[in-house]
Amino acid sequence: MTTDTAVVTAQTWTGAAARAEELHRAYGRGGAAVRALRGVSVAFAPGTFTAVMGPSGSGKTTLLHCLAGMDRPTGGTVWWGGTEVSRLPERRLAELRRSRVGFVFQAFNLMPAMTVAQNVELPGRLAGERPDRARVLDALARVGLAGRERHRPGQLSGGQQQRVAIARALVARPEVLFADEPTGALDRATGHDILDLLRAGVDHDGQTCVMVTHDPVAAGYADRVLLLADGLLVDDLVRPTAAQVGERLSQLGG
Ligand SMILES: Nc1ncnc2c1ncn2[C@@H]1O[C@H](COP(=O)(O)OP(=O)(O)OP(=O)(O)O)[C@@H](O)[C@H]1O
Repeated sequence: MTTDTAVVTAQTWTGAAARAEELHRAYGRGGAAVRALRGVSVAFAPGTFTAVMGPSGSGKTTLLHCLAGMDRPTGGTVWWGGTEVSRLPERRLAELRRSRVGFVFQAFNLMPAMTVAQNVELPGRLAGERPDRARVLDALARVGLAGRERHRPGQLSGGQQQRVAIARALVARPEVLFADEPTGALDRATGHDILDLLRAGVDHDGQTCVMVTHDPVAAGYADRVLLLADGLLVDDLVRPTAAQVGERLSQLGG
């Protein structure tokens, strides 16, 4: 695990797993435009776990989507390692996205008619690849679901479904895993199991993880907490306590 504060918070470090420079995202045009991001610069060191917090509407999901190549910034740049991805043609971006980043959603987003293994294989299949069974089984074992590959999502608990979604996000061995409120649909204990799993990926496999959360306790699993307000990065805290995060959030009206 990275313990050097300067490395955890590096802003322009060229070795960053992902970074954004002067990111802007406006929805709509003219006077009615919503400026969701208003110039956010941030870098994520490899093998670190970052929580993104802030009041509702502060731009957290927009930042995550822009960083993960799921939304296009209207200004600024996004880098995955040494590759600038914000201006790539859609097809090339989709190819790179599949191999270099993983994404986990609050609502799991699994296909109910498919088995667990088919869900994990799906991104590869959509890209025209033959499924690598060994890799799929390895990804499921890593999330604690060995032996469940023939089950359907409806036969699993919420926590197990989120584990399938994490296996799907990790099967291509991406450099960065993005998670948007991954515990938001789970009870507290199950949520903590998922956070333990994300933390273990960072500590044991050197995974880089960036997670949006509203929960200061969940943010306590991260090495670093970014705070957004009104489309701007307003704080960058290294290993704050849940109480410090809660206090800062309430100052921001979150
Ligand atoms: N597709 C869109 N079209 C128009 N406005 C949008 C769109 N997506 C987001 N916004 C606006 O951009 C701003 C930031 O939204 P975003 O979802 O990033 O915030 P958030 O911090 O993730 O909020 P929450 O905590 O409520 O999920 C909000 O004002 C939102 O209404």
